[in-house]
Amino acid sequence: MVQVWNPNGKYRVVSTKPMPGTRWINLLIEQDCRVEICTRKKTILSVEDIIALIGDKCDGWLSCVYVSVFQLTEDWGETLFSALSRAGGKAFSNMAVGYNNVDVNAANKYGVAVGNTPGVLTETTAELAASLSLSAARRIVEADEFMRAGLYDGWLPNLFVGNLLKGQTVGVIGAGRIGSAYARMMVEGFKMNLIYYDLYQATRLEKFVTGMSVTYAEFLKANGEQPVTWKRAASMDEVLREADVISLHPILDKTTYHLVNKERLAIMKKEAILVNCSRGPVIDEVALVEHLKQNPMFRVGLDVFEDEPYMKPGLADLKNAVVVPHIASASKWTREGMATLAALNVLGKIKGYPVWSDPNRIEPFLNENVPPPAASPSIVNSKALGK
Ligand SMILES: NC(=O)C1=CN([C@@H]2O[C@H](COP(=O)(O)OP(=O)(O)OC[C@H]3O[C@@H](n4cnc5c(N)ncnc54)[C@H](O)[C@@H]3O)[C@@H](O)[C@H]2O)C=CC1
Ligand SMILES: O=C(O)C(=O)CO
Repeated sequence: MVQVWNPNGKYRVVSTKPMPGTRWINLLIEQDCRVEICTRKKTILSVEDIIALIGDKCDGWLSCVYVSVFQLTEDWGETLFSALSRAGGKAFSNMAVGYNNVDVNAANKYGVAVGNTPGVLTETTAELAASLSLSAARRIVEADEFMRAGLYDGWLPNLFVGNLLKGQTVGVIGAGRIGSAYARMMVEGFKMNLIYYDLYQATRLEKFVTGMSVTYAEFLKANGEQPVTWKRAASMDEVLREADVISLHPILDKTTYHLVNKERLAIMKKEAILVNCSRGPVIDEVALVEHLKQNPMFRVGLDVFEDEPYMKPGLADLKNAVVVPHIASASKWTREGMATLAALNVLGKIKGYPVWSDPNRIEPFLNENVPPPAASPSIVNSKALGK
C-alpha cells in the first residue's frame, strides 16, 4: 500500500499517489529524503485515509512534508492541516495549479507552506481547451460514434454539419496564463477575432494580438483576407453575447462560482460553443443540462464537472456535449513537470530555500540536464508566512 524509497533518508516526504516520471523521486532522494508513495487503488482518499498516511509522528525525521495529488474531493482544511502539523509537517503541495481544494487560512494558522504547480501546464491545458472547441464545433465525438456503430452508408450534404471557426469570435473569460495561451492558439491557428473578460488587463496577451493584428493584417489583406480584431470587454455578459466560442479559464472562488448560470446561458448565441477547462462549479451544471436540452445547436466541451467525478443527471445522454475526465493537463511532459514542481516545493521548505521570484517562469526547474535552482518554485502563502 505504501512504496518506500530511500528508507534511511533524513526527511520524510509522503505522496498520496504515484506521480509520473522518476525525476521528482530522484531529486528528493539526492537531498536525503525518504519518499513514501501511497499505491492504494482507491482513487479518492478520504480525510481519514490521509490522516493515516500522515501518521502521528515523524519518528526522528527532521521534517515531515506532504505532496498531495490534486483531487477535488481531497479537502485540505483545518482537520488535515492540524494533523500534518501535529506530525511535524511543514509543507504541502498540490500537484496542480488550482488550489480551491485548500483552505489557505487553515494552512497559515498551522504555519504550513502550500505549493502549487503553475506554468508547466499552461500550453497543455490550453491545447485541450482548443481540442474541445474543435470537437464541439465539428461534432467529432458524435461522428466517431456514428462510424463505429456502422451507420455510415455514404456522403450526405447534411451529415454532421457543424460550425466554422475562421472569422468567428472567440471569447475568453479569465485571461490569465491558460486563458491567454488558449486565446493565442485560436487567434493564430484559426484567425478568430478575440474578445476577453478578466478583472485585470491581460497586457501580454494584448501586446501579442496587437502586434499580430498589425503585421498579420497586412499579410492577410495582401491575400484578400480579413484581419483579426480583438477587444477587452467591459463585462462578462458582453463576451457571452458577442462570442461564438467561449472558453472559461478563471480560478474557482466565490466570485466565479456559478459564473455561468441560467440567465447568462440565455444571453449566449443559440449556436454558441461553451468550453470549460477551469473548475466544474464555474458553471451551474443543472442549468446547463436544461439549456442543452432546449437548444440542440448549442454545444459544450467539458473537462470538469460540478460534482466531480459525477455528472449531473441527463448530461451523459446529450449529443451536444463532449465530456472528458479532467485530462486538460495530461500530457507526459506536463504531468512529469508538475510532479517535479510539487516535489521541489516541499524540498525547498525542507532545505530552507527561498521562494522563486516568478511563478510564471518556472522553466529552470524543468531542465533535466542541470540541477534545479535552490528555491521552492511556487508557494501560494509565502507572504502570509513571512517568506
Ligand atoms: N482542467 C484542468 O485540468 C486544469 C484546470 N486549471 C484551472 O485553471 C485555472 C486557471 O489557471 P491559470 O491560468 O494558470 O491561472 P491564472 O491565475 O494565471 O489565471 C486565472 C485568471 O482568472 C482571472 N479571474 C479571477 N476571478 C475572475 C472573475 N471573477 N472573472 C473573470 N476573471 C477572473 C484572474 O484575474 C486571472 O487572470 C486554475 O485555477 C485551475 O482551476 C488549471 C490547469 C489544469
Ligand atoms: O492543475 C490543475 O489545477 C488541475 O486541475 C490539474 O491539472
